[in-house]
Amino acid sequence: MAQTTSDGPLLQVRNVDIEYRTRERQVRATHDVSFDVWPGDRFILLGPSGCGKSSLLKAAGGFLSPRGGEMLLEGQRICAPGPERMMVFQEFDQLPPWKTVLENVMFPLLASRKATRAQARDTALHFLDKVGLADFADVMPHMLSGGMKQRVAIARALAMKPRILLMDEPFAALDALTRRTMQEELLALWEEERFTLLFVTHSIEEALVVGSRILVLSPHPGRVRAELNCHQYSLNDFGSEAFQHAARHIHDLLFPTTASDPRPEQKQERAYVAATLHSS
Ligand SMILES: Nc1ncnc2c1ncn2[C@@H]1O[C@H](COP(=O)(O)OP(=O)(O)OP(=O)(O)O)[C@@H](O)[C@H]1O
Repeated sequence: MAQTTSDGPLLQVRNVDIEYRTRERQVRATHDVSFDVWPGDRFILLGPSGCGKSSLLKAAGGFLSPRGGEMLLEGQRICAPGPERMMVFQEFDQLPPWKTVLENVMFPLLASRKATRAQARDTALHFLDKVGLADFADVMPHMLSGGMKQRVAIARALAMKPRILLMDEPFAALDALTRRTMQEELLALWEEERFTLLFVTHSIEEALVVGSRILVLSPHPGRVRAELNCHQYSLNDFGSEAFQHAARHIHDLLFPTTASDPRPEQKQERAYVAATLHSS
């Protein structure tokens, strides 16, 4: 998998403000967000709906420009999308339906001229094998389940050997069992390939299992509440005392309860976070 050339952070996010402006209104999605992603990190952006997680990911992908602050990949300012930053989305329709599974995985390799047709085919088959879909290479996407489509999207992204893999709630639309399996598979792939991952979720449990580090964001507009290490937890730790304790700690970070916190809007905020956070 891709190696970095420097000893510093791979991705540096510095004081990032993201705003959306329409004719009618201006929405501030994030405020003064800073964090570093190091090579091999499984870095999680965690927070309630609307706190700007997807916006941060899109900015890292180069799909939107921060209003303030900057994002640097290996010291270079991110200002456009690039093949070294591959994205996997939540939606199952991210695969062009007129291409076979194999053609879907080959496509970015060919479009970016990273590989000849023969090389692209070999690489695509290699990564389809890694995600357990070697037998489905010639199948059209509409014949796959949601989980299988997400596996193809992951294979397609990893085949590009990106500097960083950007995942926006990739398992949120899957049923609970498939979601668990996909988390397991992603971790197994990471063990083999050691890619760098920036992963968005609003599930505390998913953050603890998938991540090695978690950035906890406040509700809208997203600000950094905390950054935590969580590399010690795996899928086997679900239900353990330490896991529950960590989950509770994050929960409390997301909506702190203090005696001097009686304002109605803060109560509303807590109810909102509670409603959105565990809806996965
Ligand atoms: N294209 C857009 N135009 C205007 N406002 C937007 C746009 N995209 C996002 N927003 C607003 O920016 C804020 C952050 O949105 P974003 O999708 O980044 O949050 P999120 O934390 O990823 O939410 P979710 O978990 O629901 O996907 C929200 O208030 C949202 O309404």
